[in-house]
Amino acid sequence: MDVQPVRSFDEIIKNNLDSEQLKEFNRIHYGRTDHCELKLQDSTIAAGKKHDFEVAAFYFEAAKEVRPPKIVKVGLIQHSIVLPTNEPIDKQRNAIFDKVEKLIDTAASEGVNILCLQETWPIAFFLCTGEREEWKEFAEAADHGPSFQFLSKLAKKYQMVIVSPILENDNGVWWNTAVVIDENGNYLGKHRKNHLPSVGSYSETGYYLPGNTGHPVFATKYAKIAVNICYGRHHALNWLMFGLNGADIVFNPAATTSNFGESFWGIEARNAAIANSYFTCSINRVGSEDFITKADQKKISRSYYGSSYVTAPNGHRTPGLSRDQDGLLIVEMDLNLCRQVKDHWGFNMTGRLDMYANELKNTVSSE
Ligand SMILES: NC(=O)NCCC(=O)O
Repeated sequence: MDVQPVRSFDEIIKNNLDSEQLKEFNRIHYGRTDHCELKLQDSTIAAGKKHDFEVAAFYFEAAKEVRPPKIVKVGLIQHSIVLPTNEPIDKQRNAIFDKVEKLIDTAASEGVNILCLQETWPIAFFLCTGEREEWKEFAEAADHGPSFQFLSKLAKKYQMVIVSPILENDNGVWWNTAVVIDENGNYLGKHRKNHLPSVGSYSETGYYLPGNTGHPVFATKYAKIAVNICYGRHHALNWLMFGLNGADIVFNPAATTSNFGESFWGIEARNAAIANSYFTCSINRVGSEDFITKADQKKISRSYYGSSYVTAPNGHRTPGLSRDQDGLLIVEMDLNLCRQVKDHWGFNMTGRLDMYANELKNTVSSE
């Protein structure tokens, strides 16, 4: 019997439980009630159909309290590449721009305030080929490269903060970088990936160095945000530092393939949201990418499994987008929930950071 490819974990659950069971599953496993789906405009549904992308929208509420609600709408985009990887690099990039523009237009029409794209979104992820020179045009300047210019216009047009994870070229030195563009289209800052994978077919250490930007939190118009790039999600202290530095929302743009840690995907960012009392937004690439290495004509193929999702600080999470289709996930959240969860569980009071600081210092000095 042929096993059908699985479109999403949530689809399996939905198709195999009756409505009462599904309600209980959502309550126990996701902390979700039936009432957290946001209604999409007809034009959004039509845009998704026309351009072949999925759109889903949810909200997370906070309790009423003395502070006014702090409502923010975030958008996560997962997308496949468009052209074969042997096409000229500027053509490949422009084709991705065309596709992503439609998704951003749709996000804007739904009132998204902060949008994040997947890891190295404007390029085919050639970092698995071991080749560099052949693909060097994909690397670009953080604050004036083609991606910045393209997104800056959209950010300004829609008063949207946009997080743009790219392959950065800084005077010939490459970094895996997330650029933050403010709602006026200006460059606000960047974060360079702290932890580089050297596992399985992931070997990025030959391309760039571990980031040198620490754990910046960007005070945008809408929220204090940070970016934990891909493999950094396996490091609990990476998540911790963004929280200690004041983030309300941490984005995790990723490029991670099927058959490789997929079972971690739904756990790590969700756990980080609970452990650090902030929202986490996980975005994975989607689709297949084939490369023929220039040196020895070897074929390298990769498939990414999408499944982007958002978790609130109380551990409640959205379903994932599909494993195989472009998609836009929209989530409205009340940032008051961060402080509410922290206070409710007494996380600040019971934290004991000084104890950890001492033990970490001793461990590091005895290494
Ligand atoms: N790009 C990247 O960091 N990939 C690592 C894959 C993973 O950690 O799942």
